[in-house]
Amino acid sequence: MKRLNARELIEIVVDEGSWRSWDTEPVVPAAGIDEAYAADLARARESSGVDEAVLTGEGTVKGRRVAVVACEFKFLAGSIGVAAAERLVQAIERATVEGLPLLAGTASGGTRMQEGTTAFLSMVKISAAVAAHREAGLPFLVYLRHPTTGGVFASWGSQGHLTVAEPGALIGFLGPRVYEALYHSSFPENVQTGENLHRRGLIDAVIPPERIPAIVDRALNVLLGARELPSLPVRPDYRPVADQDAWEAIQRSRKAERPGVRELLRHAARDVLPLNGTGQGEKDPGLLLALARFGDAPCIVLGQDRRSQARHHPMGPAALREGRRGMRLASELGLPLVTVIDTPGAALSKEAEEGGLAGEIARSLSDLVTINAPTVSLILGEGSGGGALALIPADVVLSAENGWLSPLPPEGASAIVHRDTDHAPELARRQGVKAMDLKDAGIVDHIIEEHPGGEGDAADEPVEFSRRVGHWLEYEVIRLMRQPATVRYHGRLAKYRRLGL
Ligand SMILES: CC(C)(COP(=O)(O)OP(=O)(O)OC[C@H]1O[C@@H](n2cnc3c(N)ncnc32)[C@H](O)[C@@H]1OP(=O)(O)O)[C@@H](O)C(=O)NCCC(=O)NCCSC(=O)CC(=O)O
Repeated sequence: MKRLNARELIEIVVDEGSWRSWDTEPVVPAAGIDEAYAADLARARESSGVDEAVLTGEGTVKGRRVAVVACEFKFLAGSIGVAAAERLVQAIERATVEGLPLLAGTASGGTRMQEGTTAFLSMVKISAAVAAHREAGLPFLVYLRHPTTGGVFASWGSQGHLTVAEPGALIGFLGPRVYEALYHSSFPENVQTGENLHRRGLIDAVIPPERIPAIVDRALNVLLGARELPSLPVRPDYRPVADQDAWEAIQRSRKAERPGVRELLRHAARDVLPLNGTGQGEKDPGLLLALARFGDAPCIVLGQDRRSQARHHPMGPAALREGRRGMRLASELGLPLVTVIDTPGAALSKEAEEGGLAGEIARSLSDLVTINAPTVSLILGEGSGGGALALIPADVVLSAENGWLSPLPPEGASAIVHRDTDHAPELARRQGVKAMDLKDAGIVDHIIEEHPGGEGDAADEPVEFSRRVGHWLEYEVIRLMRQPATVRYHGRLAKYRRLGL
């Protein structure tokens, strides 16, 4: 496969004719440049056609201004010495000052060997500059290219809000050449690849360069969404729903054909961009983490995926760690967070216990209730146990008409009280689990009708129902975005402090 050099990559990513280089003459390291290194540099310039191992500048992607930093592998393997680091840091700092999202394309042998430890330590200032950029609420998107190794992978290559890799790219901490020389055997195959990192929940996707502009556009439509306040849409029609039997609602919520978070995104959202895993080596298909917009409302969606839980296994602690990745993203970028509750319960297993399920629920609760971002939670179907509770705390809680929330499945409650599961319907009625009871208790703010005017439920009108829910989400998210952050924050804490009193 032909690999693009840095300029070719930039040409593919930015709009035609929009590129403006920010590069100036490379600095000379204080330690100086000896003859041998000077000859290496001269050869590298000659063979690569560029003056250092990174190029920086700005352009537009689908009309939106962005800053770009990209490694040129042909220049001493894209290795980072003092001059390359200085160029990178200056570009990152300029992007921060100018409020530009930053795109990075890596391809590197890591620290420049000719410059040794000083070059090695320059990864610190690059990481610091990226951290400051993120702290300013600005997106940082990373494209890991072939090959990305060493200190580049271990600093700015791993600091993205969103990270994707080039197909077939070698991406690893220690380069295979070094491993072979040190350990006299070759590194196991198919480990240091973008595809494997994706399987392991370390990166979000593997995509070819041609798709980068579309992905960047979609990501930035959401990630920059909090910077412009959308106008408030018309409030959805609200018709009070009739009270109904709790056990009936539970049975309806369990119908196989009931729409879940995937249908909600398909029918009611745009710019949907799924993220993959925790970014730290775990993934759990029971939870879907995505960037999306409902109408004009940008948000991070954390949704319990009913079909994945049924097909694979119940949600474990990794799902909640993935959820907390979404929470961090929301609070860092000031983006609204929408959580979707639809779970028959979290995993009950050795692995879940040893993976810290209870602790993850606790951390999820405390992160969510104190998060500095507008939050809406939606009880879409089943809401069973701590796995459901972990995603509930929010400024506004919506429930589908047949949504419910209970400390554990009603069958479990029956087992505790009656030592059998036969009393589940009775327990469900007594425990106040159904939407109307949740509203009366102040846990739910609005109930969203299912199959208005008919006998059926959401399963009988998946598209219309999803759109109705999407309309409510858009309205509530934008309403919350328009409130001062302190009003939201204190209101949320006060609501839960008052509960039950
Ligand atoms: C990146 C690679 C997989 C690329 O392999 P390829 O076969 O495509 O290319 P190659 O090895 O021929 O490299 C191309 C040219 O770049 C040079 N080259 C490679 N890496 C370099 C580096 N870091 N500094 C200076 N020059 C470097 C090679 O000597 C070669 O020069 P010529 O053409 O003249 O022969 C391999 O080079 C590799 O394994 N490099 C080591 C990666 C690594 O472990 N880095 C850690 C560094 S320490 C670090 O970064 C700090 C940390 O780990 O935290």
